[in-house]
Amino acid sequence: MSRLFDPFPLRGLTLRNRIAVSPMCQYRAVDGSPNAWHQVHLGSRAIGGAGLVIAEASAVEARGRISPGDTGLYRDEHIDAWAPITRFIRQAGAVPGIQLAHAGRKASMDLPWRGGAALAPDQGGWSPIVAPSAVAFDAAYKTPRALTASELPDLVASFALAAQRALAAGFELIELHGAHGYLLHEFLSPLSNQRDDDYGGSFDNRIRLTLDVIAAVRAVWPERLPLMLRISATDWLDDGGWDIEQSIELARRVKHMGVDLIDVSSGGNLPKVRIPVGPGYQVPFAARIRREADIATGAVGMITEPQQAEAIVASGDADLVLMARELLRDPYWPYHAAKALGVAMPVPEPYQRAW
Ligand SMILES: NC(=O)C1=CN(Cc2ccccc2)CCC1
Repeated sequence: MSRLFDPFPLRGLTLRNRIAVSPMCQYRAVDGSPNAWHQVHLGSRAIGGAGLVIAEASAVEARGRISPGDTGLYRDEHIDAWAPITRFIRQAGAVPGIQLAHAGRKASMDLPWRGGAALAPDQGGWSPIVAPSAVAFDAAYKTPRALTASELPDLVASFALAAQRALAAGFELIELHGAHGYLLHEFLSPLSNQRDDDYGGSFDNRIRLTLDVIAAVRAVWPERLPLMLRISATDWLDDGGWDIEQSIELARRVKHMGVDLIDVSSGGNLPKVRIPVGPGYQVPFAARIRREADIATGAVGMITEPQQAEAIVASGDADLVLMARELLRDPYWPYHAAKALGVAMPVPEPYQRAW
């Protein structure tokens, strides 16, 4: 028997297996609208057998994009652009999800293959770049403007409005982006959050914005649809940064607020920290959160082999495995994994002759 190919009940949905396409920025959007690239990129991975296909980090406001190529749900016209994509994913048997994001102090950057440098407004970028505090990510990034407490309700409302657009676009799962050094993570971590108001200092104050966003999104997101939260479990700093203990406590808090699964990544908030990257290097964090906060978790990070993915789920380290680059290399990885694990997995009729 394979645990990786067990169905996964999540609120009113059932994922056909434990394999998820991790949100991966494509930098191919124009003014936030997805296009044929996203249709084929995401559609082919739905055909490829993943149970959940999560569309890339999509900005809840224009200035919250990482780059000019980011998708968004900050305008109503984005709804019609996403609709054929979610329909196709669902018709292919996968659940269509989307990651709602705000890049915070990492916004307004050039495309990675164009160097990824900070973009000035006259180079296609924008300003202001906003963050919890006026602290740049590093010397190559612009110094952001600290958001005032009075601006935060509108920011929280932008997440809720984007969630309503996501529903209208046909998405059935939302993941909130609280990782990788973007806005919510910037509020969580004392390295980037140096505020002295109710949103900075203590743990309770630093998680406040994330909890506000969760409450606002859950209030508009249907009861029967799942809500996930991606976090960076640690800033990888021995002391002083965000760490796994705080992540476990955050997971305990959000479990009672209608978050169904914690998607456990790491890093992104410190430019030069050494991260022990390797196969499944973040799985131990997902395992600790799953056991100590008693909430479903997703494991992500250098998961490439069928037996590796199977062991993560079978051992109870995580409920879901999210794959990124391996699924860029091979959209049909789930079929190969099913064969390797001796599982009979249905293949779309037009493709059956090949398998
Ligand atoms: N939208 C994202 O979350 C992105 C994550 N990246 C990898 C990454 C992993 C871990 C920490 C930082 C960046 C690349 C850029 C886009």
